[in-house]
Amino acid sequence: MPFLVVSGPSGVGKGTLCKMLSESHPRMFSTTISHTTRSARPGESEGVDYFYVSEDEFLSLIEERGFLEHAFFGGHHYGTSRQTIIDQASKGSIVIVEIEVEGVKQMKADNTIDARYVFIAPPSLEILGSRLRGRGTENEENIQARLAQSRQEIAYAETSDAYDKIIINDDLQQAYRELETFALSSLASGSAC
Ligand SMILES: Nc1nc2c(ncn2[C@@H]2O[C@H](COP(=O)(O)OP(=O)(O)O)[C@@H](O)[C@H]2O)c(=O)[nH]1
Ligand SMILES: Nc1ncnc2c1ncn2[C@@H]1O[C@H](COP(=O)(O)OP(=O)(O)O)[C@@H](O)[C@H]1O
Repeated sequence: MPFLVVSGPSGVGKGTLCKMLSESHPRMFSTTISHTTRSARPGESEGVDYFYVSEDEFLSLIEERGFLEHAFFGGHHYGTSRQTIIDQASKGSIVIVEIEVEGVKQMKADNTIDARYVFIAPPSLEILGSRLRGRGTENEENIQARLAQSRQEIAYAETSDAYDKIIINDDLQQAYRELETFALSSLASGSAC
C-alpha cells in the first residue's frame, strides 16, 4: 500500500492542502487519523481530527507496538496507529500521513514502507507566524515554540535528501496544484480517482 507522507512546520498549511487532495480525489486518497495526548481544540472532534487519549493509553499503545510511528511534539505525544492505516486503506488506495519530522525519519528507516515524502515550506518564518496567529488555535508561548521547531524542520528539509519534493505554500492554489501533480504522477498509476 503506498503512502503520501506530508510534513512541514506547524501552521504551514499541511492540513489545508491534504484536505483539498482527499476531497478532490475521495476514492484515491484517504488521510490517517492520528492519536494524540493533546486536548481537542474548539471545532475539533474525536475520531475526525484525532483520537484523543491519555498519556497512559498512549504509552500502552507504544508497548503493544500499535504505532507505525510516533513522536513527542510541543509537549504532547502524536502517533499513527497501525489500525488507522488499515481503516483508511479500505477507503482510498493511497494513504496520506501528515506528520512531523521525527515520524518521517522513523518511516524512512523502515524499508518495507512504500512512500513518497513531501515537505511543505512557508514563504518565510514571518508569514508562518502570521498564519499560526491567524488560525487562532495557539497561545503566543506555543507559537514561539512552534516557530523555533520550524527552523530545525526547514534546515533538515534543506540539508537532507529525506524529501522527494519540497513545495513552498505561498499561493494556496499554486501549492495545491504542485502537490496534486506530484502525488498523481508519483503514486497514482492504476488507482481509481
Ligand atoms: N510523528 C507524528 N506527528 C504527527 C502526528 N499527527 C500529527 N503530527 C504532527 O504534530 C504536529 C502538531 O500537530 P497539531 O497539534 O495538530 O498542530 P498543527 O499541525 O499546528 O495543527 C504537526 O507537525 C503534525 O503534523 C502523528 O501521528 N505522528
Ligand atoms: N497559502 C496560504 N495562504 C494563506 N493562508 C494559508 C495558506 N495555507 C494555509 N493557510 C492558513 O494557515 C493556517 C494554518 O494552516 P493549517 O492547514 O492548519 O496548517 P498545518 O496543518 O500545517 O498546521 C490556516 O488558518 C489556513 O487557513
